[in-house]
Amino acid sequence: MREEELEVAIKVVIVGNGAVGKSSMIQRYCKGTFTKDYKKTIGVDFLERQIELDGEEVRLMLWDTAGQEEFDAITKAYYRGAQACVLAFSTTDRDSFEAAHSWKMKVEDECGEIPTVLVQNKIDLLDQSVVDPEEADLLARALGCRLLRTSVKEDINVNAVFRHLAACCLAELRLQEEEYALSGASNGIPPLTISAFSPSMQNGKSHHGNGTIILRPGKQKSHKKKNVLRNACRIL
Ligand SMILES: Nc1nc2c(ncn2[C@@H]2O[C@H](COP(=O)(O)OP(=O)(O)OP(=O)(O)O)[C@@H](O)[C@H]2O)c(=O)[nH]1
Repeated sequence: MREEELEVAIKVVIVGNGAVGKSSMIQRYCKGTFTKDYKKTIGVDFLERQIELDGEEVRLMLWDTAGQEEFDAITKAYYRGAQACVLAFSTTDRDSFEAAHSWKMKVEDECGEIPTVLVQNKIDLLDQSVVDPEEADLLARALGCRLLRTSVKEDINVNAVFRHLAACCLAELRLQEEEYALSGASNGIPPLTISAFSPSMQNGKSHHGNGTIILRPGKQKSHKKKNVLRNACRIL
């Protein structure tokens, strides 16, 4: 397989309290649609979108997790292998803002520190806001991540959220590639990587599937790029 045929795939988890707009955000980003109906997510859901960034094809695999606590045990298992995170709260829901820190901890427990963006959604409802702008800025600083204010309804800043995360992951990947190159690519034996792959990838083909995580060994491709993959963006 040639280098130009390789693709960077990034697993992104979207977390935050119920009804902050996580499913809506993924639907908006992947399908360009918005509905004002609320249907709580049961467990997890999955959508994906391919984008081009810095001349690189990037596939974003977006895992929408339920915000309701009753699903905690299920959703945590799906955090594993995530390389980036959207931490969402709602402009009109104080509890969701106060819960952001604990959501970050839950993700960190499973994934370690990964590129994360704090998202204040529903800014079309600023007149009903229960969070001061300065408080949100402070929280972002305390959590060490960028704050983006979005309205999924009005399609404001949604693209920016995912482009920012993809850019962070690509930068990390390039750094690893450089380190790998500098290390002299020592023994020539690729490490075996066990990866949480997209549920839509089965038998090497893309299926829009049933939400099952497929665990399988990293592919043994005859290209050195595969060796840089650990807990960073994967090249499939
Ligand atoms: N006004 C406004 N409403 C929004 C926005 N984004 C989402 N909503 C509404 O908020 C409600 C909840 O949205 P969901 O996307 O289902 O929320 P969720 O975070 O996925 O909820 P769970 O599945 O329970 O975790 C729905 O009625 C959406 O239409 C927004 O930017 N502005």
